[in-house]
Amino acid sequence: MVAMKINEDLQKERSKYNFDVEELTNFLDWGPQYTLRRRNLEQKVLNVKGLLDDIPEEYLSHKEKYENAVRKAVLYYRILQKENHSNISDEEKTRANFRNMISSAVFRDNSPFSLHYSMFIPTIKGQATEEQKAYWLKRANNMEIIGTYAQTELGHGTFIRGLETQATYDPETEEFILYSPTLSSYKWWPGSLAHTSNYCVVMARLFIKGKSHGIHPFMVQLRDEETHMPLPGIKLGEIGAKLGFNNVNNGFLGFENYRIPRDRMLMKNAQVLKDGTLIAATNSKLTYGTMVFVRVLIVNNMANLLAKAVTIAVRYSAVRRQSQPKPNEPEPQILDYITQQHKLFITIATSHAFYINAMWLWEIYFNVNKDLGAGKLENLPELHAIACCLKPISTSDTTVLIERCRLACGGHGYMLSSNLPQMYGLATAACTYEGENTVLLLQAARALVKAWSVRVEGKPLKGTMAYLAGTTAPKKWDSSVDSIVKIFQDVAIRKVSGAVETLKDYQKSGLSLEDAWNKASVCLTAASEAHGRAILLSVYKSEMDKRTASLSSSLKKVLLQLVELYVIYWALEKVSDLLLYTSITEKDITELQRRYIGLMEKIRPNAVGLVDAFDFRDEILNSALGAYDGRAYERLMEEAMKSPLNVEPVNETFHKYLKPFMLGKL
Ligand SMILES: CCCCCCCC(=O)SCCNC(=O)CCNC(=O)[C@H](O)C(C)(C)COP(=O)(O)OP(=O)(O)OC[C@H]1O[C@@H](n2cnc3c(N)ncnc32)[C@H](O)[C@@H]1OP(=O)(O)O
Ligand SMILES: Cc1cc2nc3c(=O)[nH]c(=O)nc-3n(C[C@H](O)[C@H](O)[C@H](O)COP(=O)(O)OP(=O)(O)OC[C@H]3O[C@@H](n4cnc5c(N)ncnc54)[C@H](O)[C@@H]3O)c2cc1C
Repeated sequence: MVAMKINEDLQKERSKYNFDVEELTNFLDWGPQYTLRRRNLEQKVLNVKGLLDDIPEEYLSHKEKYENAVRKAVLYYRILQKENHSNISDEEKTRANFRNMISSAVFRDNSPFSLHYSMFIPTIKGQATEEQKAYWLKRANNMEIIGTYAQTELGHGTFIRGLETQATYDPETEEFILYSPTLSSYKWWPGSLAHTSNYCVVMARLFIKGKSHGIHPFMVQLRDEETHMPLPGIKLGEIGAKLGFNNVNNGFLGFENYRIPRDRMLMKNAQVLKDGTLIAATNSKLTYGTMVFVRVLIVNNMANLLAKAVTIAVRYSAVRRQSQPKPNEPEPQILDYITQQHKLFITIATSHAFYINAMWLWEIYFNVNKDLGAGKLENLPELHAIACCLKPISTSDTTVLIERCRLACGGHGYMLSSNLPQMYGLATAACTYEGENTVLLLQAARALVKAWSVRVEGKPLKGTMAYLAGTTAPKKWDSSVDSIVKIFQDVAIRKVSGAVETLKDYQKSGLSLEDAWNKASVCLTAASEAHGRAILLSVYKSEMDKRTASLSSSLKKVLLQLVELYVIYWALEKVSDLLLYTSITEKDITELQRRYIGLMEKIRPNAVGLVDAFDFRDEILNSALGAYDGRAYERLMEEAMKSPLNVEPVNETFHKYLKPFMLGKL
């Protein structure tokens, strides 16, 4: 362990802040009680021996990586499991865990149990009857069983209605027969499936008396509880090495007429009676509930990933010195280059914007879920539409910004010991899983097109769509933050109206709705993105106005600078839209650019403070470049010395290949 001597540049940075870092940490945690709770948990978990790696994961073989990850996961989840038994509500528990990133200390990649918590347990909660819950939830919470969520197949991920796995009801034996009719029907991708889980929720097509009744969830035992051998009729394996997620044990699964009892169908929403009578769900999309839950959580996960990446990049940029713009002066900290600030400060602001939006979205999710419990479905489509915008935007922005943080660290950002490449792997995976981003934007577009027809009928629009009732006339440019936020709504109105017009034009030219939809789909996804950006900006601004009211004036000032930076950054990014739909002039744009630079200058003295306030322990950052003490070079060297190639001064390949080759004998 490197001695705790703080790099001088970082020390200087920490004497410059003009706000209280702890106050910001409490704000981000949603209250000091959650900061305390999170820190206590971190302390408890990270003190457990054997949880952190001596040899970096990257030097292990594929098989060793998995085995090491399971060893650590067992230690880690045993402690978390105790925490989950604590006496707080599910809502409180989720909020308390929003900034819990301890698993990043344990796994640079991800955990082989992640699906158990993120999808298996939530599916039981959302899809099982009370009786089923009493049995399965207890077993899952105690981790007497380990489960996953198997939906995607080799042939279909996006198109759930196209899934081929069959669950045929046999009234004679009161069982379902699971069957994989084709290679493409094999489940493919579920995390933990290959060697970790012994149970699994399988999404399969229900057949009763030869008739298909759509996709339903089934609780399926995969492996013997004693020996862990796959049960007869179950074909299981791992899908192989990936860009990231290599600890996650993603697997494949096929069924050869595998029988399960009737009560293994999760029957909260639809039921199959003993005689084979089907009582259908009030809405077939209730089966998709777990996906909505995870999409909501992803926005928060992206805020956390960004916070981690930018902590590393800002601290490193404060200690790294490069070039000599002024002769006879020392090389500046790279953080003083405006281009570097342009890469990093927007990342800090984006993380804040995503935290705020994630909390707001969580409230909506929680309320809609309560409504669903009372049989009220009317707000579900809006929740689905919001999640279908915010999940894609947050994951794609995070992917871009993490890559930017990595590039901001120059060559050292390319090192796995920086942890930035692995974080990129995690972010880009989220662009695909839980609904591929383009596909989700197209789902949101369906809701927007519908909302537009409500407007055309002169009926009122509700909630996040209410602004779509506004005028389509070109807008007068006004550069106040509130006006720019409003202008993003105006841009969205124009993009939605334009996409609807395009769709109609194609239909009028004789195309079917489906063909017209396909032709208009680039405009449609752009409309959804504009709608999502309008939500992100307006929620960030309005929630910050509300939530900063009780903060000290110094912190409030810093946070509102970040809001302004975020708003102006996006105005400049989308300047072509502003030129199309508002009266903005070249002079206005130049003024915006100057204001943006001015804001970065104001934020610069607080940059290190802003990332310190994310309050990540070094173990959680898990990066040679980003530690609190700023001793990046010492840590890089320390990490390099862990390379297995550094164990011996001469590698055997010299004698085997190099020497004979150089002597001309090979
Ligand atoms: C650490 C974390 C690790 C996480 C690991 C990741 C785990 C996973 O990836 S699990 C697998 C996730 N898979 C997916 O997300 C698949 C994505 N695909 C889908 O969600 C759907 O099939 C989808 C929405 C694209 C299309 O579904 P489909 O049944 O064809 O619906 P479609 O015909 O387009 O729409 C029907 C209606 O249902 C509505 N609808 C669709 N989904 C939902 C939903 N979830 N809730 C409410 N309404 C919905 C639509 O809005 C539409 O309404 P309307 O007709 O009024 O416009
Ligand atoms: C790391 C990772 C973990 C995963 N974990 C799980 C898991 O635990 N459980 C599970 O069940 N699944 C899991 N998945 C699978 C994941 O949910 C699917 O990969 C995802 O839903 C996308 O589906 P797909 O792979 O079929 O892509 P496809 O749908 O084949 O997409 C390929 C391309 O086609 C386009 N496309 C598809 N349909 C349309 C359309 N209608 N209109 C326009 N364009 C379209 C897409 O935009 C994309 O560009 C995981 C995936 C990854 C990468």
